[in-house]
Amino acid sequence: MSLVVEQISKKYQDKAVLADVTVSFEPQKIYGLLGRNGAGKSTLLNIINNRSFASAGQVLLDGKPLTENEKELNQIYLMSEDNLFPGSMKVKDIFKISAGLYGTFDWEFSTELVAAFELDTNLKFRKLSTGYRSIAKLITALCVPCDYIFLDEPVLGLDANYRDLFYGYLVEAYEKRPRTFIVSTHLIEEITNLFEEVIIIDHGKIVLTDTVENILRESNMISGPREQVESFAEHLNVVGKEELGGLVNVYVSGELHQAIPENITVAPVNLQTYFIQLTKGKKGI
Ligand SMILES: Nc1ncnc2c1ncn2[C@@H]1O[C@H](COP(=O)(O)OP(=O)(O)OP(=O)(O)O)[C@@H](O)[C@H]1O
Repeated sequence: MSLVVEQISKKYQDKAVLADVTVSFEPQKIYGLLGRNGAGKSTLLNIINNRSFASAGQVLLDGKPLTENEKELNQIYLMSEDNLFPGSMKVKDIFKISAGLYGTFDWEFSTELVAAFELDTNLKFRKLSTGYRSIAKLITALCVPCDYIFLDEPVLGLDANYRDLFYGYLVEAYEKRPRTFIVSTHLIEEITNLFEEVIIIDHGKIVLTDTVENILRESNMISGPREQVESFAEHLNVVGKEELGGLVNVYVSGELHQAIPENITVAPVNLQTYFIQLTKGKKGI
């Protein structure tokens, strides 16, 4: 089973928010979908999940357009900021309705999660705090039987303890029944270890898809006096640059191949730093 997003574009009036986005999601992998505010992440996730229409392009599950087949649509689930159920509905009823809609529900796991997060399932959804709304939605997402689970800013409003707890349960859910998770988040540093692959979207375009392992192995910060650093980086793929007086930091990706001169330092960079450098430009579509 594979989920392929093929040349998706989206315009609101004359404003292009997604341009020719092509990306595929393989079975049983955890993906990170990263992008700055307004980059187009939620728009893309809403289109994939048939909650919004693309201006062009299509989404295929096993080669078949998703929009034409309800059975296929049932294989994918989106947890997003939008609340699909009325606020007057009790959390336990949201679980029951989800179970009915998707065929089954992992009741054993949901009971464990409800206890761990101390969620009162007798409360109406609208009576929950921001963090507990996310928790109720997360539990639903981790317990439906779908093979592709999209989590759009899943830890919105969660305190540090509950975020940590959620990351652990996400791994547990994956290990219990491997499936594809696509997590859109701004909290890059604390979740990097969970991602196998990362997709970076910037101003409506995919600017990078790669494994976290490759990104971390091939990203470096080269620091030192401007002239030496610039000459060293001349034939490298420069992703970003910072200047501090006469000193510069140049962020590069790719193998270095050459000996490192004495007055230059080379240090690895983490995913968040790499992301910041890659997306700090202001160019639109
Ligand atoms: N219904 C709409 N009408 C007009 N413009 C919209 C609409 N929905 C989204 N947009 C615009 O599309 C762009 C992408 O928005 P989107 O919500 O997909 O970004 P995002 O990457 O999820 O951002 P964030 O991280 O801030 O949630 C933004 O410029 C937004 O203003």
